[in-house]
Amino acid sequence: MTPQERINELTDRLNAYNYQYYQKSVSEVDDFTFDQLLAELASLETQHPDFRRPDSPTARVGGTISKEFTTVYHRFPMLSLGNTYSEEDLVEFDNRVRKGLNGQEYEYVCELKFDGVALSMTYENGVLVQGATRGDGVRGDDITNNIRTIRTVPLRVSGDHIPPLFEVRGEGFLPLAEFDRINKEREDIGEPLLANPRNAASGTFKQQDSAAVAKRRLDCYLYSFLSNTDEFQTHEESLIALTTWGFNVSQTWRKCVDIKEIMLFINEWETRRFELPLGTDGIVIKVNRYDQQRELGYTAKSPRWAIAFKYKALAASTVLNDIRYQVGRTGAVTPVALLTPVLLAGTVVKRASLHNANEIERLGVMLHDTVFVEKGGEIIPKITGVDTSKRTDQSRPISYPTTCPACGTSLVRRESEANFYCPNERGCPPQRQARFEHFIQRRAMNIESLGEGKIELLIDRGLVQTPADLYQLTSENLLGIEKVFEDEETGKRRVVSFREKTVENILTAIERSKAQPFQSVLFALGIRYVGNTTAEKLADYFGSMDAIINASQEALLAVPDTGPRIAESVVIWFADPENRAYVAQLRAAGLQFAGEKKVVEREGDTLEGKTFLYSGTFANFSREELEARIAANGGRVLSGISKKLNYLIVGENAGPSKLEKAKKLNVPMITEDEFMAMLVV
Ligand SMILES: NC(=O)c1ccc[n+]([C@@H]2O[C@H](COP(=O)([O-])OP(=O)(O)OC[C@H]3O[C@@H](n4cnc5c(N)ncnc54)[C@H](O)[C@@H]3O)[C@@H](O)[C@H]2O)c1
Ligand SMILES: [Zn+2]
Repeated sequence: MTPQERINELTDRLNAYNYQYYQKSVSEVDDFTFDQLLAELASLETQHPDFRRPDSPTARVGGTISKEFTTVYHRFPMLSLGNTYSEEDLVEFDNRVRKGLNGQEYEYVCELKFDGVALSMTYENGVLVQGATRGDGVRGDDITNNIRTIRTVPLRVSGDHIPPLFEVRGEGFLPLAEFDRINKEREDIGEPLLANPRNAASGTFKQQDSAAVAKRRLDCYLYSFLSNTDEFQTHEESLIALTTWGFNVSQTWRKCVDIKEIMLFINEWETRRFELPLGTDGIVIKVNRYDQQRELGYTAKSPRWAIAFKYKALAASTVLNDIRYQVGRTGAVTPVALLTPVLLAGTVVKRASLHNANEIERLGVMLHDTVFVEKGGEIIPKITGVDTSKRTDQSRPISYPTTCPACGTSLVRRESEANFYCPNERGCPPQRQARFEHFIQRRAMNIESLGEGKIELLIDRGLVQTPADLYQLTSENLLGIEKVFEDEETGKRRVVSFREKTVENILTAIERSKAQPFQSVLFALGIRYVGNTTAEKLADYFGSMDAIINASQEALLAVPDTGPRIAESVVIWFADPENRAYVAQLRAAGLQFAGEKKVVEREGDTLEGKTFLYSGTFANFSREELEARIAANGGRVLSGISKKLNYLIVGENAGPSKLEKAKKLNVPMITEDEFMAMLVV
């Protein structure tokens, strides 16, 4: 391949990776590989500047804007950071800084490099007025509503010396615990799992529905302050001020005077970073004084006064002794590698994830092989490769089981899924156990006092077959039963026993669960793809279990956000006679099978495309009724007066300021009677 061909190939490939990464929130290669390819391209371009393409990723910020959001221009460009993986490069960076500053004294601030999505927030008179993505560095997407869902981003700040207009920047991220919670929930209802916290955060910020965004508890650490006035002399001062103004600044930063101190910081955080609540992939080193930052300036892509030192994913090598196959709630069988214990990032690793059969094949791994284990942003380490040079005649091929390790049923592979499943949903012990755990969780029937081995014990004693049997339990059944559990790994014993107080608590919780709202009951059934949100939407739309049982696939498709996959799953579930019997048993137990129907039936379309706002009180409607009638006839209620508003409905005692504003903007004002006349065709 000629250098020109290689330049072309790398340019195309890296642009394609960037597109996947920034637009689709998918990593097609790991970051280290990406960075190596980019460095290769940069060096080829230096040797052969004539072949450098105008769309080269070496000179541009990787992202772009998307059509779904309003485009906003950044007051100050939002750039990338140069990066390095070695101490030598850092020394070189420091030399460049020293030269650039012509013998002035200087110092650095080191921060963790948070692995999420760059965000920019603009405040006017202390109020958050705009939140945007980095986009291509010059323009980004206006995602203000999504950013407003982050609880730690203040909507308003007050305090001394807050400039009237300023911008803060930070990294929006999904905390690891939240990432785990979401994936548990997705596993619970049979949704594919999110790949990693950074891509999950990026995908979440791009959603259109900010209510859905709010359900994922995103967070944001701030790391920079920008304004046109000289508020601060140094980056350090601004970090301190941001903290006192109530912004969320990670207190992990440190001032360092030279490379030696920087290296201490880097080495300290190489393992400590795993104690943090989010994924990090390195350290950012910034020149502290703003005047010196200005003096050093920028390249087209990044500041010359800062650099990112990236950690190579921490790896260790150890022996794969055995594989245990775990059966999850949905019956998915996942292989877990049992390893000779090895120290990695400060913790002893004994197990690693192997994902599925494809992964085992891809790695070509055999039993008793020496393997590489890595810890990335995720909590469970994974096997990333095999050291074939250490392969001995002890190595044995891995034969993936064809029957369920828990119940012996033949495994099946569903179309387009990488996992094998045990289809014995009701009889397979872990699946049955998981079905109970799903049923008792807080957002379902909320009988969490049954956790920690108690269900196992009830199943073990034959007291319950399905969760519906819980409603038949009496204190006579329960009092005095006990079981000793032994932890396979530690050998520790734990006794679960039903004493008087425990029994009383459990029975009260079971009784109380009968008052759980209909949507929780629907969620508790554990229908594939019917998570909490879907259950709520179905409950609101249909209002009762019977309406859902009798709903056709087409009827289900009319529910907001319900696609064919969910509709089909619901129909199949309710068609099953055993499920019907189960539902009947729950009905007999007295659970809530109906709720308030919150979706108005369409009355007509005379208000189609028109927007309304109202003020005051009305003779014929309550506020709720008025809003319902507007929606039922195709209109929309806006939250405030603007030029976009079509009508202001004026009632008794309407607010004078609203009337005045409507007058100023020439918004037509109508009476209650005029509104009612509009409803008649
Ligand atoms: N795997 C893939 O397919 C793929 C594709 C594209 C990019 N990438 C990765 O993304 C990198 C390029 O992304 P980039 O341009 O955003 O550069 P970057 O992520 O290396 O560095 C810039 C970003 O760091 C973030 N950051 C985190 N903590 C910070 C702090 N304390 N101070 C300042 N900034 C901080 C900011 O969001 C900033 O925009 C690549 O080097 C690669 O590792 C991977
Ligand atoms: Zn099974």
